[in-house]
Amino acid sequence: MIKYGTAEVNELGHLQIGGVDTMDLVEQFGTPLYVYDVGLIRERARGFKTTFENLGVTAQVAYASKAFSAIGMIQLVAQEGLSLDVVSGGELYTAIKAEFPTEKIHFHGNNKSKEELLMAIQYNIGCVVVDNFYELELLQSLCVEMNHTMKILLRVTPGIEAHTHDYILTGKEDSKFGFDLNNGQAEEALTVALNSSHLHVLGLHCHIGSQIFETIGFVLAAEKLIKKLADWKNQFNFEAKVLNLGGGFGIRYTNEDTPLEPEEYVAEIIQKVQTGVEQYQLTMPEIWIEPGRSLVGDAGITLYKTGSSKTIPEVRKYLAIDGGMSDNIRPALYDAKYEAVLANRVNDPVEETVSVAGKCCESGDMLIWDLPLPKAKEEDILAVFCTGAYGYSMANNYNRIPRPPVVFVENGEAYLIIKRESYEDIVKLDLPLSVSVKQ
Ligand SMILES: Cc1ncc(COP(=O)(O)O)c(C=O)c1O
Ligand SMILES: N[C@@H](CCCC[NH3+])C(=O)O
Repeated sequence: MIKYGTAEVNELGHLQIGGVDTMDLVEQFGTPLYVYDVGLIRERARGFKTTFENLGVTAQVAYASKAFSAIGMIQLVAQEGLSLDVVSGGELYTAIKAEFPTEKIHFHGNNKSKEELLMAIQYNIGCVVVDNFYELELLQSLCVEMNHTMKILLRVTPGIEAHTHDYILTGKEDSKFGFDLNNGQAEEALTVALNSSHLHVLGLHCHIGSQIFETIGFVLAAEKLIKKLADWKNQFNFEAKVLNLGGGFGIRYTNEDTPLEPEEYVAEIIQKVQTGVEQYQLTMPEIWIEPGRSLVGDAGITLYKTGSSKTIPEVRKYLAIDGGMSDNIRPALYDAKYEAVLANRVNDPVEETVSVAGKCCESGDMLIWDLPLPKAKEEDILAVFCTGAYGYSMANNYNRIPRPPVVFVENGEAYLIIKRESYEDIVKLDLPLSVSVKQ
């Protein structure tokens, strides 16, 4: 079994996380169950922060809460002294409920509504990452109305294609996000922003994609942005205080993935920025980054109970679990790959290859194809690794399946941070038919 954080096999042959036997978790909280290794999240957060500190660079490490947002999670982020990236009114509301320091919140999104921008103003958040001309005008007029000055970053698309799944490319030119860095749009946006009475431009933002394993994309992006800042110093006498290079640092889901340590990405980015700053004689900006997946991804494990199976001779054996695309849509959406073990008998020898099927009424609801496992019986516990990012946050109620709870484990203790949804929760927004149809 691959070693993630505090995950280990105990003397009973059970998977244990944060010093807690997963069989005890199953008994106490049921399945499916999302489990987070809090120690590993802390380690990752500190890794990013200390890299900046050790290199003497002023920085903000903002957790991209789209990866997993919940009040308990945001409170953990606050404990670790990170900033926070939110991308909707709902994520902002969660942060407010968690009493997260609002001056450390950055608000993203390519179509923020008037209500969302008003919320940002009302809570006096640290910065809005402006994505387009519509938002630039809307935010300026709302700030005038509310007599508020908002700090902003301009999100630009530097035209870089990161090597990752096509659906999660965001930094390339043909993207719905941001101002184009190469065709004059970014200059136009800067001009509008600099002439706005109630917007204060801190600098530039870009995000080149997600689940990236190489530093080259980040380095190229940093190079392009610094060059642009050098041009803007001459052209507009504008000096950026902040350079935000987004998130996207890759993690290991399977053997096919070869990520660097988070610190390595950061060190290379900083080096590139420092070189550019010296070359163009700029003031060193603060460096902001927005890791999501790399902070929580491998800290999450999902526990499922095995149920029915179907063998098609000479073809394959399907083994069904009590969850699926409703709690992890990534295999169906991105063809994402995962590894898994039987958590109740990790050391048992591998006896067969099974394909793990979800329980949704959808042939594409397959969690893992061709997984080597001991012969699974009914009610074995399957632990799927690395489900901490974009698992719960993309969970849904397809087939009206309630969303599983989330438990945090640390130092031998386990506690719920999100309760299991009930059938009552599922119908709570439904209203009865009020008009009788005459036949
Ligand atoms: C603007 C922005 N910042 C940060 C992130 C976080 O990315 P990741 O979870 O890959 O670190 C994303 C998602 O890709 C994003 O769109
Ligand atoms: N949700 C995606 C990543 C999208 C990142 C958001 N910009 C995933 O599961 O990998």
